[in-house]
Amino acid sequence: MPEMLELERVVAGYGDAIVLDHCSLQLAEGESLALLGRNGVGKSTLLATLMGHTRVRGGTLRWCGEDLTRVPRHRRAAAGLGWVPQEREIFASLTVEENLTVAAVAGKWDLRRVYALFPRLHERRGNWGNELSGGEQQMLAIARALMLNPRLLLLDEPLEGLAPVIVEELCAALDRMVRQEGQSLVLVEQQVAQALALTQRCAVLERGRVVHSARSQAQLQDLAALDRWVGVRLQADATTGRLEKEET
Ligand SMILES: Nc1ncnc2c1ncn2[C@@H]1O[C@H](COP(=O)(O)OP(=O)(O)OP(=O)(O)O)[C@@H](O)[C@H]1O
Repeated sequence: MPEMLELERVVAGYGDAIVLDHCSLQLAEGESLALLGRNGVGKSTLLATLMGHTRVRGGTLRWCGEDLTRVPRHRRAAAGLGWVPQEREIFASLTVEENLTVAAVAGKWDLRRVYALFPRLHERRGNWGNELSGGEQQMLAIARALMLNPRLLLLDEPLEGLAPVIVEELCAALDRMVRQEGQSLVLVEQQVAQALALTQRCAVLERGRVVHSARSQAQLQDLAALDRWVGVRLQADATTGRLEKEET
């Protein structure tokens, strides 16, 4: 069976600037992958490349065995790629429910299922988009992407700027989405402990290419290597045992 997603020595960037530099990566259906790395190494650019928003100059991108570069940008969502960029971009003048249904595609993910995943959105279903908190907007952006029934969901820093209690709620939903519902996922996230806890595998990007990959659980056991690869020091909280960023 071919991999669902396969990048082979992909070179891509913006105009003349090269950001992804011989980047190789594979993902099978049902897998979840955390894409880690320091600032500016090309994580968001990799997602943007999958959605056709960069200039691909070399290498091969295959999606379900087909050459992805031949799929026009406007057809990538229909081809099964769902993208939640950092900006979220929900419709402020539509209600939560209208946001969810305006472009929905029939499939496993429907209103009932996304409301079960995000009960808070069900409570707020009659509110306008611009009446939501940052965390609720992020939940809505993810739920709306799910309503397009993507085979693969691409999330770009979904936890950024959210209060710890909301991060916890969102992570619980993402965990259910991945483990119970089997949603395939690529997660770009600076909150490394959460990203590893949510995924099966991780890949570290450095200067536009994958330089390390591992099982996420195994990576969580090797915090020294994690610090070397992504420059994040984690330590277990004395009371809860939970991994937190070490303050320096
Ligand atoms: N739309 C764009 N046009 C031109 N250059 C861009 C664009 N987006 C990103 N870049 C450049 O590409 C490089 C990689 O950026 P990218 O956002 O992919 O990194 P990242 O690993 O996601 O970093 P961060 O964690 O800081 O978001 C950076 O040098 C950035 O300035």
